[in-house]
Amino acid sequence: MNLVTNQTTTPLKVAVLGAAGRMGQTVCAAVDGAPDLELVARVDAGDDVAAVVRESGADVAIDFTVPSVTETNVHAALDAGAHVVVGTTGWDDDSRGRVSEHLERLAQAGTPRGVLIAPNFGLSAVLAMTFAAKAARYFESVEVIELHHPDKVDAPSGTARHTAHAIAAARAEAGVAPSPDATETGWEARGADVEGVRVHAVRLRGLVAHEEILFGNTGEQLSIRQDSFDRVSFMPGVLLAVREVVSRPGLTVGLEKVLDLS
Ligand SMILES: NC(=O)C1=CN([C@@H]2O[C@H](COP(=O)(O)OP(=O)(O)OC[C@H]3O[C@@H](n4cnc5c(N)ncnc54)[C@H](O)[C@@H]3O)[C@@H](O)[C@H]2O)C=CC1
Ligand SMILES: O=C(O)C1=N[C@H](C(=O)O)C[C@H](O)C1
Repeated sequence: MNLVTNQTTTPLKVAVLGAAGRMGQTVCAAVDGAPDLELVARVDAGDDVAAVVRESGADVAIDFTVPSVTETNVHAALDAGAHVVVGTTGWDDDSRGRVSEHLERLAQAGTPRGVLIAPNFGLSAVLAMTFAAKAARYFESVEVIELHHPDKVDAPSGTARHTAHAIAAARAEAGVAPSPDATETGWEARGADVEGVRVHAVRLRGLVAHEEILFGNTGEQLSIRQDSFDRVSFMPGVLLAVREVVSRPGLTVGLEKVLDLS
């Protein structure tokens, strides 16, 4: 990732939403340590997001909160004049569509803004997803295993959903048949069906965030595995997104777009 910064320009002002959380605390420290960024607000549950973002003069709001509030926060931060970087999970076509409409209204009003939603900011995860999408058409079988800390509130992970979506799209485009599966009973043991891809979620103390994508043909297997052992692994991607979003009007989904991997 290219993290070269231009230190002669005015620092970008950044507000962090979910600042007291696991990711929020790590993001605040990373922003604080970046010479071209200025942390102007730490926002958490109970705060008026729109008011704090507006009063802080933030150029960019970063949301690492919870799936149930993230969309509301994004609309509030946009109304307050900020661009938004989102790491929180829980997004679907409908919620992304409403953000796109909001962004179109802002562009038509002459105040274009950018929103960048990435299910995973870790370079290893972004590359694993990219490689998996490339491999998807060449194998008869595919399954995804995501492994996380037990304090995570959603399953399967946003990363696994994004991975499965990319795999399903690549297989559909190539006309690949569904993975063979003779299961007749015990479907509850076969994981979630995400667009035809079986996704298994492990929750285990000691883990942070990990994903394994398994591909199989007769006589061979490809395993693609990535591990985030520490939340600092997400920080280069988050900071890159902050620097990019201000010059990317509209909605961008996935850090792979910024890294020119898709
Ligand atoms: N895209 C990525 O690379 C990554 C995404 N995540 C996702 O980020 C999200 C946060 O994860 P964690 O930090 O582990 O969760 P966490 O539970 O530690 O933190 C969430 C924080 O949001 C706060 N919050 C709740 N409602 C709020 C509101 N209305 N406004 C502002 N703050 C509010 C909570 O009080 C808490 O401090 C999850 O959806 C997780 O899946 C996590 C790691 C990496
Ligand atoms: O909750 C987490 O921790 C993580 N959430 C994201 C997800 O659901 O994919 C990203 C990463 O896996 C860590």
